[in-house]
Amino acid sequence: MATATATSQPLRFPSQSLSLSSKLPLSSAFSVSLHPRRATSRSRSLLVFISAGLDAKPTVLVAEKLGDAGLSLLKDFANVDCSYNLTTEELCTKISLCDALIVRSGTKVTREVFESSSGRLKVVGRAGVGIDNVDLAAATEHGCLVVNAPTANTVAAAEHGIALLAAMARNVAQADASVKAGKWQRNKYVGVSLVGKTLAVLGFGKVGSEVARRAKGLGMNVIAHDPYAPADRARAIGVELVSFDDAIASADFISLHMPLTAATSKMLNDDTFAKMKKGVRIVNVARGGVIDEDALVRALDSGIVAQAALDVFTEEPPPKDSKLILHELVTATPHLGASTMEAQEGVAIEIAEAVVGALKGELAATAVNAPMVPSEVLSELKPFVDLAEKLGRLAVQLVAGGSGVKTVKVAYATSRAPDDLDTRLLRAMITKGLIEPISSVFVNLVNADFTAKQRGLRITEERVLLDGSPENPLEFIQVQIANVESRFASAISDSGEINVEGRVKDGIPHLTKVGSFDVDVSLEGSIILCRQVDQPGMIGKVGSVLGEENVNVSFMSVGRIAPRKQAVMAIGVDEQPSKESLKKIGDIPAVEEFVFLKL
Ligand SMILES: NC(=O)c1ccc[n+]([C@@H]2O[C@H](COP(=O)([O-])OP(=O)(O)OC[C@H]3O[C@@H](n4cnc5c(N)ncnc54)[C@H](O)[C@@H]3O)[C@@H](O)[C@H]2O)c1
Ligand SMILES: O=C(O)[C@H](O)COP(=O)(O)O
Repeated sequence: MATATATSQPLRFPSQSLSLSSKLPLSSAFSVSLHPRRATSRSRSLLVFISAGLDAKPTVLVAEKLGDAGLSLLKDFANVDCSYNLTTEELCTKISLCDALIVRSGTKVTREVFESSSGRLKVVGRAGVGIDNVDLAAATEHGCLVVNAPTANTVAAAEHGIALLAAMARNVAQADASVKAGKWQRNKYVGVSLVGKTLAVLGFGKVGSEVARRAKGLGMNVIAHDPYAPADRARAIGVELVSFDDAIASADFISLHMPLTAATSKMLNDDTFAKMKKGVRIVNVARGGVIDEDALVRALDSGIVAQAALDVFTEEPPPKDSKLILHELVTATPHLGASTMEAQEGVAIEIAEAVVGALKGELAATAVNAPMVPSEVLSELKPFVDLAEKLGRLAVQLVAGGSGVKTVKVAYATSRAPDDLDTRLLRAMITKGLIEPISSVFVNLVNADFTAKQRGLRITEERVLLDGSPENPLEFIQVQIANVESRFASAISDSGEINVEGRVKDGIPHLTKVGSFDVDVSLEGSIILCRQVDQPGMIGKVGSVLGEENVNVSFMSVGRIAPRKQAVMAIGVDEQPSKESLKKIGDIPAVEEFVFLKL
């Protein structure tokens, strides 16, 4: 069961003045719904997942050149500011006015950028694959979704890899420079053939497998190393997956196609060059950082590596006096792998769609720092997601001032198999409901677990398995806050926790239990909870106080232990009653305690 935990400061709550408190042990009762549910169905957008809700047209900063088709998609939805070649300082200044930022590999999106956005930045779109230029941890901490465009430049990168492979083998770049310098050096630029040679593809993902496919067409013997690639995918294109050591020891050519991560950083170094076949040729269209560039210069000088063709560098652009770039055995291009007209149009559309979708609150299929939730699961869970947030909001508002919330228990009652219910979204929304009413922090699917942990909030989840038809993903959700006092004593269940439960009825979330009392009130507008001695006329008395102030009552429900004993009345209201009206409700002699809760 997933748990968000931490041990630091508990959440603290401001004291509330508008509740009468008493401590009566109350048991569970039956409920009486007095009004049918209003027919209005709030079509809440999925914005809660990602964004804070955008009232005005969002602003998207495009910090590197993007294809026209993508730009026009963005312009249909947002104000678009295309500002290229910004300094870090300029980016940090502009970002506080932007809801989304789109970059390629040339812009470093650092922690400072997220901090400077003061919470406004909701989405970073990386128009390409590699996200090593985006500080993902900082993005997540700031609740900022990062999306990329992982597919549109695959073929372009693979074609560039093959172009470099062939150009290197036949000294195309060096010979071209020589001819242009007025020379005719036919003996100097004798090359090597590709046919029959062994190519080791390191990183057998999208680009790596396209390179392998093309190299097979050139008559090469292709092997690959990728600890995570399925062998059958390799076999399907006639490639054998081998260990890293076997790959580098037997290759005449090595082509690099893995992401830059802590594990792949400087994968090719003095030790690994020493294990390679003498005279090996290396192509890198992945990331410069996967090679120790100083070690590569040494390997070129010693003859272990005969040639290298490089599109990517640790520092881009590389220093003008870089020994590697100036080496006569090196062919270099300025990170051109994705730079074809076709790929750039494709990437621009892919990233624009992802960013617009994310700004609309949809969960992007290419999200890098948020769980992927398939759209069918999402639409099925949507009303429960709404319910989850509202239960969190209600539960936290029931906590008495000065209490510290540390432990929240969530139970999901379902007749579905345990692996058929994805609770990450629900947990995130409960966390949002628990934290947002009492802090200035904005919580979403991206930062929910992080924020809970940072605030010392431990959320444990359990599934209650029910018999019956698994037509609905959930029957009810229960949220309990342990070890706290409540401003509404009746919200404490027999087991001592603040307890609220809810269900979805006809697509609308309902509160169905408070403490040990059954109630039934649709979770729209706000709620007044009242404990009273059950007696005739109570509904009329409370209703007329609210009516005098023109506060519309949407729903009323009474849960009671037994006739004429304690009862809890839940009243849904469209407007917030004044303090005076709430005081008048509290002054009704039969009312023992009440609380006003905002949804
Ligand atoms: N030069 C360019 O313009 C350009 C263009 C596109 C992609 N790229 C870069 O190419 C690389 C691959 O892109 P992709 O779209 O194929 O990504 P991908 O995610 O589809 O493939 C990467 C593969 O690397 C594998 N891998 C991870 N760790 C590894 C390790 N230690 N050893 C071997 N394999 C490992 C993964 O399992 C995965 O299969 C990325 O670094 C990307 O940034 C560069
Ligand atoms: O990771 C990528 O997609 C490539 O390196 C392309 O980056 P670019 O969009 O900056 O050319």
